[in-house]
Amino acid sequence: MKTLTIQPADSLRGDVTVPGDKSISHRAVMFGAVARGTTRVEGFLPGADCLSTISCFRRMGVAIEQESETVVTVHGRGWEGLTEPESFLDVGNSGTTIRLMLGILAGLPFYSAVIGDESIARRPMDRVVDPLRQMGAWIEGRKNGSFTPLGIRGGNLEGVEHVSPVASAQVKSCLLLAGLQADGVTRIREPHRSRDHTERMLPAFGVELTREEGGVSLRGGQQLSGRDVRVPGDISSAAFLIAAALIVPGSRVTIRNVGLNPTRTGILDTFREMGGAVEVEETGEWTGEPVGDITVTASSLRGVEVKGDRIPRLIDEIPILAVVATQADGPTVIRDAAELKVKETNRISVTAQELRRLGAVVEETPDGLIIKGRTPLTGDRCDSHGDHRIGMAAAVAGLIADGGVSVSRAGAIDVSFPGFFETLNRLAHR
Ligand SMILES: O=C(O)C1=C[C@@H](OP(=O)(O)O)[C@@H](O)[C@H](O)C1
Ligand SMILES: C=C(OP(=O)(O)O)C(=O)O
Repeated sequence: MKTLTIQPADSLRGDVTVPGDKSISHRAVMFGAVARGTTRVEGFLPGADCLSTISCFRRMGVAIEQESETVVTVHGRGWEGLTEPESFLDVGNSGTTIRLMLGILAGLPFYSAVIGDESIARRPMDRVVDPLRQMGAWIEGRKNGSFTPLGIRGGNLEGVEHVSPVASAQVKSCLLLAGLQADGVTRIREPHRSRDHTERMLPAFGVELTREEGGVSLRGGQQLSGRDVRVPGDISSAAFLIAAALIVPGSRVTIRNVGLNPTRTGILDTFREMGGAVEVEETGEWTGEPVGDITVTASSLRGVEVKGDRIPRLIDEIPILAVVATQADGPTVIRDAAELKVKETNRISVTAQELRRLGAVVEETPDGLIIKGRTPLTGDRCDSHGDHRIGMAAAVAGLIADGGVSVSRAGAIDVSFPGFFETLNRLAHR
């Protein structure tokens, strides 16, 4: 079990990049696997979650070469080229892998047994299992198929109209992937718009889809054609460095080539509303995704209320937002974020628990957090609970906590941001 210690910094200064976007890396490998022809992915995230995606598709007979850590070539075989895996498909810690992959498996005429780690075993799968069954897939599993381990046999799908009660890109993407293999039209509606990487990338692979008010639809029976994908830096990883630069006095940091998809930039809007000096320069578009450089200067901040359609636009950034909120004038209130309870951990209670160890005053509510502003943090031991984003949030708190913070189970950070500690320490002046 790895424990890493972060000592307070006088300032953060410099110019860095962050690893590739996790959502886009997963999709590039999966779409490449079911496409006809070759897909070369540049800027791939070599984090544990995306490596789980590669290993699952290799087990279904897809040849995937890793030229280097960040350059991956997928030799697609078309939908019909995937073969029955001889052993488990193990998704590790990755919710995106299991939910999107189930959408692919739902249309394929063979049996797969899908497992993951202890965290995955606690995360609800009925949100995809129920509509996939309605489309015609056979799925069984623990608690009537609501949790892993799951067994699935696909084939002969009918299109579906699905109104998702949660704004979830994993549900939407799963059903679009099943819908591509189904008879007729599949239509998905969601209460707020979730990240739209699937809607941007599928057309780049030759798929026709229609974006509609409140949702998206497509016709079944479409093939994908392989293509090259260039993956931007992950804004969810950049958020930890942006947060650190905002709260460590005297900091100025530039992060280059970060994905700026508007369904992901809620954290930038929120930091700006708090008074944060966050400048963005858009520099181009990579495979349909806007990309640019973000420059952050340490700022005096005020508390903010975050709710409604802002939540899906910063869902993975709420633990680090809570750390920043401890340094703002006035309270920060986060509502409508009950989804946080079913991430890698219950991020509402775990964020509150770990911040309280450092002296922060945090109240848990049924759908969010209330963080009392401007509280000096005192160093202590924190636990990632095996959740990458909790581990990184605790480490950033260490930059301003008297005596520093040691983070146990810090290995979890490799799920989305390999090299996180090295990057942070390169920026930190002490
Ligand atoms: O589709 C994706 O790549 C993701 C969607 C989000 O989950 P939900 O779809 O459960 O909201 C997000 O939290 C996750 O990190 C990645
Ligand atoms: C929730 C996350 O990922 P996933 O759902 O893919 O496990 C995350 O990266 O914060």
